[in-house]
Amino acid sequence: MMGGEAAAATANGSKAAMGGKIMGPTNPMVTPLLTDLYQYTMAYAYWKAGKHLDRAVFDLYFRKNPFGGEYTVFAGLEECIHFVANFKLSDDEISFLRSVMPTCEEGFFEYLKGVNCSDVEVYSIPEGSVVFPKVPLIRIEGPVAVVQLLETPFVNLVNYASLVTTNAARHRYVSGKAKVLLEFGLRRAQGPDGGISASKYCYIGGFDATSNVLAGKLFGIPLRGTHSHAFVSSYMSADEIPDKTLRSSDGSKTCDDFFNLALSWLRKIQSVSSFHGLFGETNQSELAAFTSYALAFPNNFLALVDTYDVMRSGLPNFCAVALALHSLGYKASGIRLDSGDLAYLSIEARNFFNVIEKEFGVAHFGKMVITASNDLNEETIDALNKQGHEVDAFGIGTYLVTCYSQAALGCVFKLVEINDQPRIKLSEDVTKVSIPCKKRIFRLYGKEGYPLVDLMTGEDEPTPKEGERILCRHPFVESKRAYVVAQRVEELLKCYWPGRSNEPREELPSLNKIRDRCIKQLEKMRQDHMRRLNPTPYKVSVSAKLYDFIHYLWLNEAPVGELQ
Ligand SMILES: Nc1ncnc2c1ncn2[C@@H]1O[C@H](COP(=O)(O)OP(=O)(O)OP(=O)(O)O)[C@@H](O)[C@H]1O
Ligand SMILES: O=P(O)(O)OC[C@H]1O[C@H](OP(=O)(O)OP(=O)(O)O)[C@H](O)[C@@H]1O
Ligand SMILES: O=C(O)c1cccnc1
Ligand SMILES: [Mg+2]
Repeated sequence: MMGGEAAAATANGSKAAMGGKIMGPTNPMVTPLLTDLYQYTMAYAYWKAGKHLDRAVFDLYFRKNPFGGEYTVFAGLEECIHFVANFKLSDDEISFLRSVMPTCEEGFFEYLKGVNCSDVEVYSIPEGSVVFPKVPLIRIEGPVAVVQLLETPFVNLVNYASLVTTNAARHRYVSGKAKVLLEFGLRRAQGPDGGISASKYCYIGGFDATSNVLAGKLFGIPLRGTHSHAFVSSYMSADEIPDKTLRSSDGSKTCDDFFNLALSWLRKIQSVSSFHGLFGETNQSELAAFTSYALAFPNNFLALVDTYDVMRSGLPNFCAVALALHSLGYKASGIRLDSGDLAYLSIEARNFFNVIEKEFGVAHFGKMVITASNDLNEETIDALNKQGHEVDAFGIGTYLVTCYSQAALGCVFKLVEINDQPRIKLSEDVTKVSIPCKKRIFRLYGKEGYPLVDLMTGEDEPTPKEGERILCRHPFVESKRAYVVAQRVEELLKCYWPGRSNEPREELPSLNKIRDRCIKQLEKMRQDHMRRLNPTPYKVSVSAKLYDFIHYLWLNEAPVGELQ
């Protein structure tokens, strides 16, 4: 489903980032028709009224952080820029539009033929940044008819991307820095695009690798995999292994029957006194499967140990094969647990490995990697942490990629200015009132280095200065305001698509740079904003001048009621 050009991208540097022609979006379905019909009917009505070239400014933002948290990670920008850079309707697409809009004049379709985004400006917060409600993530300026057509695809490209990146970041936060996080969600994702997007954005959010092979090819994300139940249960006996010979890792000797060697190690394990009563005879078909797999991957032996019984069969069988490998100079990698009490089983497995290390003098055997999977999510990982566990790596699928605990982020795209006239969208619900004007956004950092507040100002206001007392006001609640003395001021919106302006265009960073930004920014957040239970809201504010203007426009636009 992916474009050939996209296949050339790597996690370290996309073609676009290297300064060539900007490639198209990853998914070739992202075309000018991937929008809502009303964007085209609005475009027609603007055109009919001679208003289509009016210069409009729209903000893309969300209103509430997802997952009950107080932060969001912004993602999806690269795909938006790839879309804008290649926006052009084909003759075939125009014919289709003509067929679904039969009452529209031909002149409109002639106009559409010439439409591209050379006159559109896109300013954005860098992808991978930590962001907050109400703050424009992207500001798009251009001919109103064209920018309307961009609304739906932009919101589509940012919504899930930011949601799943945030979900991944939350899973990283609860797991801790030291754990390996593997994204296993492809089979459960919402279709192929959901799967590919999940792999890309979970990597940005701090996952280490994915099982999704196509994502590895498209984006250069590290690929990882373990071992399946089907492979284990497909074996009935060692007779199914045609060639049981294995050469030692240095090539100096050959073992003629590796299954027998594993069996002899199993006997030795059975005779370890501290294992007495723990297990008797293990499942021999499982031992056959492990042996067979070790013969295929002697340098990388990892086994799924829960097919029959972790403690009575999987673990001793794994250790028997691992010890046989070690006796031939190889080093086994570890196990995966996919059912049962993962805290208890991981601790028991670690004890088992430590006993083997001591009994047989095999260095580092106790450090065997324990991977856990099975419907994991933030809550289960938090529970495991509280109980204590010995898991080194988590494989997470369903809850991660489907964003099970919150289905959508709710990004919106609102008109804030047209022909230099600020516009506002009113609502009974104050959280839904839009913040008018073409704005600049600043992040103000305190003396401890943490971000304190995001400040929106009008475009023509002076840039807030470090060391100065800056009045920051809640956009809608009069009593909420504070003076902030910023140690550092960072302007957040940068020019990613300059249209006809002379502003230099920001380069699109590689996936690894986006990921680094995300990880570093999350590390720099104050911990009370990050905690899972009742986190402290981060302050989003407007300048005193913008506050006054919002409320002036609000009063101006809201009709005065009449009581009789
Ligand atoms: N120690 C633990 N504390 C809290 N939750 C756990 C713990 N160990 C496992 N879990 C979670 O409990 C759930 C167990 O699910 P379930 O009972 O369906 O699986 P199972 O019976 O262990 O395995 P399966 O049905 O796949 O054979 C999973 O979501 C898993 O992540
Ligand atoms: O549990 P998730 O977070 O979605 O992670 C991916 C799951 O996919 C695989 O098995 P699958 O679920 O297909 O079968 P199983 O549950 O019977 O093991 C794997 O064994 C994991 O359990
Ligand atoms: O490699 C694995 O163990 C894996 C990959 C995807 C889904 N479940 C497991
Ligand atoms: Mg499962």
